[in-house]
Amino acid sequence: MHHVYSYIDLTSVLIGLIVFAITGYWMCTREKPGIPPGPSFLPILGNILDLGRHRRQKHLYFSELKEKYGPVFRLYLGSKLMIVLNDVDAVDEAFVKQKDILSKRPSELLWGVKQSITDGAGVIWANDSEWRSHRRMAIQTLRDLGVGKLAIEERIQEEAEFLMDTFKNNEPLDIGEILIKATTNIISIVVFGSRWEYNDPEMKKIVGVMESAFQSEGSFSPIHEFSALRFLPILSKKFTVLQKSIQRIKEHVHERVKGHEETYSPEFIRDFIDAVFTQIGKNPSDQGGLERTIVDFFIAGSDTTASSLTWAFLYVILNLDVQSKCQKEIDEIVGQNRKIDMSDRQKLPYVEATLLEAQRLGSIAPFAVPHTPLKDTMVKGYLVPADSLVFAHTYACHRDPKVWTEPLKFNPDRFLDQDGKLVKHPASFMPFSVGPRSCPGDILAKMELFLFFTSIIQRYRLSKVDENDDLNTDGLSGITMSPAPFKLRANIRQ
Ligand code: HEM
Repeated sequence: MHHVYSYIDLTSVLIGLIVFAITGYWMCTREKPGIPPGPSFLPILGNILDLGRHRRQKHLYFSELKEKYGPVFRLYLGSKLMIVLNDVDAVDEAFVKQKDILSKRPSELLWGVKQSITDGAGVIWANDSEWRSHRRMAIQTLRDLGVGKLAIEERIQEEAEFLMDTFKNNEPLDIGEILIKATTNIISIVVFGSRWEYNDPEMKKIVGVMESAFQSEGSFSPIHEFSALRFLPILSKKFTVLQKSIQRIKEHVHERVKGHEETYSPEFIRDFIDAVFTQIGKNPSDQGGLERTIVDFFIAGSDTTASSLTWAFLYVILNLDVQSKCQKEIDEIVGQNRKIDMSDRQKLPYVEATLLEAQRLGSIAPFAVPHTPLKDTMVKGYLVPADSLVFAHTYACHRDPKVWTEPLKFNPDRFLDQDGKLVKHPASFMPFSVGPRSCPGDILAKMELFLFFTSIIQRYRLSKVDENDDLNTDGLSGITMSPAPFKLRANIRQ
């Protein structure tokens, strides 16, 4: 008898385990009806392994998924639902038409982000009234300060000179490495009123943080779902170094704001900090908001602009005819000796079209920054539940064959009419994203792209280091997407 009971017990335990496993699997893989289609996924892990496998090629992986599943698809980061919008209609329906529902950031859903904003957020990761007031302060102050006007323009022209001072005629040059220093300096000039020498240790530290942060997986990192991963030796060192470096930037910003408090004079506004003091008073009650907004400017404004320029230089060494046409246009309108300024921009449509085309193919923010809906909603007939992460796949929008003829071809002419005048670009061109969360630094960024690009090609003819170099334009995606590192030669034009 005793033996029979043990047998039954064992059978019940086994059956129990199987039922438990099947129920567990079913619960994990069960999806609400109406969710967009997407690839199969594992319980608990979701698509983390797929994302990991395509770590720096996510834009290509997502494009494959778009081919298979259409303009809206889903993935899982562990148990978190991620919805990817792949064409202009989907992005517009979500971020513009439903802006009241879809302008929120999923800061609470991403462990790493939650950690970094425990003492309040700036603009990028803020929500509700905190976001509104910091964003308003940022935009208003950039405007008051003269972004888009002469003062900043002159500083960018000066920075272009410092940048070109590092060029050695005809020597191989890592242009990306110099550009990030130049664009970091522009943010520093805007917010602190001063720049760093390119070999200043403080600058090296800040640039180092930018580079490692932007090559990281950002919102796709498994750490947001499994925070214990940070204790893995391989990740913990990286994580601690990054945390410490960001802390160092925060402290630096704090010191600079304190310094400004002592020297501020309402008659002489030197920079963003002074302009904010004028707007909301010295010692503003939301001092933390000002400091974190400055940190956000460094994070959002330096690598993005440098990567966009790096793509433009890569494309003009791969398309020497385009470079020649830009130089011809500059020679005719400005000549080789006068400094180019913003008033020349309208008169240089081919140059402008070249920069637009580099932004289109470069797609430096391939997935923009995630949004989350305030409540369950629908996009293109699919359910987008509250608590999902929503991405605008700008890389796919920029290569959509329904919008762009021969989308993979670098062809500035697509932005020009028969008379060589700029045409209004299709809505599917969205390097700065769309809707209330779109980039508030776009005017500054466009000034930098124009002035750095034109100043350099006005003076230098750029080319591959070796004619046979097979330079790759696939791109490496992290938070932003940059070309694989490459060198070029800069020869002074005769
Ligand atoms: C070519 C350079 C740049 C590109 C391509 C770019 C692109 C973007 C994109 C795609 C977003 C996300 C929008 C969304 O969530 O839908 C964004 C947000 C942001 N950008 Fe830029 N950006 C650039 C330069 C700058 C500069 C120079 C600044 C600073 C002065 C800046 C400040 C910001 C801030 C603060 C946000 C967060 C906005 C918010 O959450 O309300 N960006 N940018």
